[in-house]
Amino acid sequence: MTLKLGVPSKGRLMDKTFDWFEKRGVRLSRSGASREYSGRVDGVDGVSLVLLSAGEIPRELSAGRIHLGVTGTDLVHDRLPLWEQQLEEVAPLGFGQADLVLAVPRAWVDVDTLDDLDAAAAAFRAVHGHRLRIATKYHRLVREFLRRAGVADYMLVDSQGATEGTVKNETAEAIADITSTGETLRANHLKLLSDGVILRSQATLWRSRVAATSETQRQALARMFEQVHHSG
Ligand SMILES: Nc1ncnc2c1ncn2[C@@H]1O[C@H](COP(=O)(O)OP(=O)(O)OP(=O)(O)O)[C@@H](O)[C@H]1O
Ligand SMILES: O=P(O)(O)OC[C@H]1O[C@H](OP(=O)(O)OP(=O)(O)O)[C@H](O)[C@@H]1O
Repeated sequence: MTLKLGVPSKGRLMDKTFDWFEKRGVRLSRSGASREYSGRVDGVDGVSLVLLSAGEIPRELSAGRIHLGVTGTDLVHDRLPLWEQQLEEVAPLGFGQADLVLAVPRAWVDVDTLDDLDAAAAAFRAVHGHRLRIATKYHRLVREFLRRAGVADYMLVDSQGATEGTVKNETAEAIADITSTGETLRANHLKLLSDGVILRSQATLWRSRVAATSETQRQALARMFEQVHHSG
């Protein structure tokens, strides 16, 4: 059995991950057509490539179905409450930098901090009869952050994409999502709260602490670590 390396199957994260390994003498490639989710690994023996959704990589690592995986810190911290017990951080990869932030409509001139949001949330409930809605796909991290900040009068609305659009579409009053350049927030008339950074994330190489590892796989892992730590 080979050692399994899980890598995002599309987009910037896939391209940059391929580049990162290539610089270290490990060549990852898709086999077959661009829509086929299988691939190959050259430059280190005994390793196979598994192409997966970035959002599923934390679960695959924690279930031990892959030994190594590349995905953002944000997705690991959100999906795996006890991530430190299940995963080891091997190396931050220096790309995919983005901040998970809490943002509100720019028109809310009185709301710039979490305390302001807390006050606005209470007022909102009194006026509208329901709690202020925050759209996000990062449920665990947002709940935890707001609990620590003492904000309680809100409800989460699940949004798996185009989250910044939910305010304009009137399905939420605020959002918590990833921002990099800030372009998407600006284009959607949203502003970041001054103390609203929930997590700073970047693409990271993780090792599963729970995946069963045979002697052959252990040797492949040692070769892989040798390669990524000593070249590039
Ligand atoms: N604008 C951005 N700049 C840099 N990194 C980003 C940006 N947007 C998202 N990321 C990071 O990329 C990773 C994957 O993001 P996301 O969950 O949006 O994946 P996706 O492309 O929707 O893939 P999938 O739907 O297959 O899971 C996350 O760790 C996230 O922090
Ligand atoms: O601050 P910015 O540089 O504008 O980047 C932020 C945007 O990038 C990501 O979306 P992506 O393009 O990955 O699409 P998605 O909404 O489908 O996740 C993220 O969800 C934000 O919407």
